[in-house]
Amino acid sequence: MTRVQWSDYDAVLFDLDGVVTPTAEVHMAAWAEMFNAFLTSYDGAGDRAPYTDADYFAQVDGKPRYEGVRDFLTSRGIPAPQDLVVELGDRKNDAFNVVLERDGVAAYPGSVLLLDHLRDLGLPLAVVSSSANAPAVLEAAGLADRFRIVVSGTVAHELGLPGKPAPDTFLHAAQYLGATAAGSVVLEDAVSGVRAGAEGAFGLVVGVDRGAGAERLTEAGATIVVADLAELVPTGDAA
Ligand SMILES: O=P(O)(O)OC[C@H]1O[C@@H](O)[C@H](O)[C@@H](O)[C@@H]1O
Repeated sequence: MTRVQWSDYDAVLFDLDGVVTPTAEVHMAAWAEMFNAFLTSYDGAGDRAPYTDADYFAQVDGKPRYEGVRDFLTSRGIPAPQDLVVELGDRKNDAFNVVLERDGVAAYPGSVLLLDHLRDLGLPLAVVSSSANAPAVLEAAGLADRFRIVVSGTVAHELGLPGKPAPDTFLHAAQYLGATAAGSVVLEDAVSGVRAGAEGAFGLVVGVDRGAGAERLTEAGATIVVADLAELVPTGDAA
């Protein structure tokens, strides 16, 4: 039994990293490598304890790159001047791209099942990602032709749209697809992204638990939480 009646909706808006592709893990590893190298050599004010996955989920996950850097440093009481924020964010981006080029990307099989199902239904789809690397990740995964619009971190910056947890990037995608917020589904694995979906009053906000925790996603405003997008495909299709 599927948990979503897809014919009730006019558009579906996917976060990318951790929802369509397992690249949230690549981002996580790159952030950990960069922040721990920084904390080891840093001897100024603030809490210099090692950076952990808990820091990622609370401060960095789903947010635009430099906002993640700023929010993490601030959470530790470490001063965050813009030049340091940019330097650390760029270092993390280099680490991310090394892994992307070396290992490539294979989408989650359950996510591909859902994409196939939604294509059969003819629903227009968007990717709404804080990442400037979203187009490259989609290309690497062979899924670039599945989405009518990709609202990446770069697009948001160019249009002056505030990033998640603000709902503006999702609202922009829905409008582009000719749908209202109430008529659109948001799929998100990050607390910041689920907050954006709830804040924008989208018709359905699906939390995808890849480590943030079902409880935290529900608290942030997820209507339902799944562990894999295959759960959203009618059983006949997923079999
Ligand atoms: O640094 P990028 O590739 O522009 O990505 C920004 C953010 O994009 C989000 O999709 C990821 O969840 C974050 O981990 C990442 O930091």
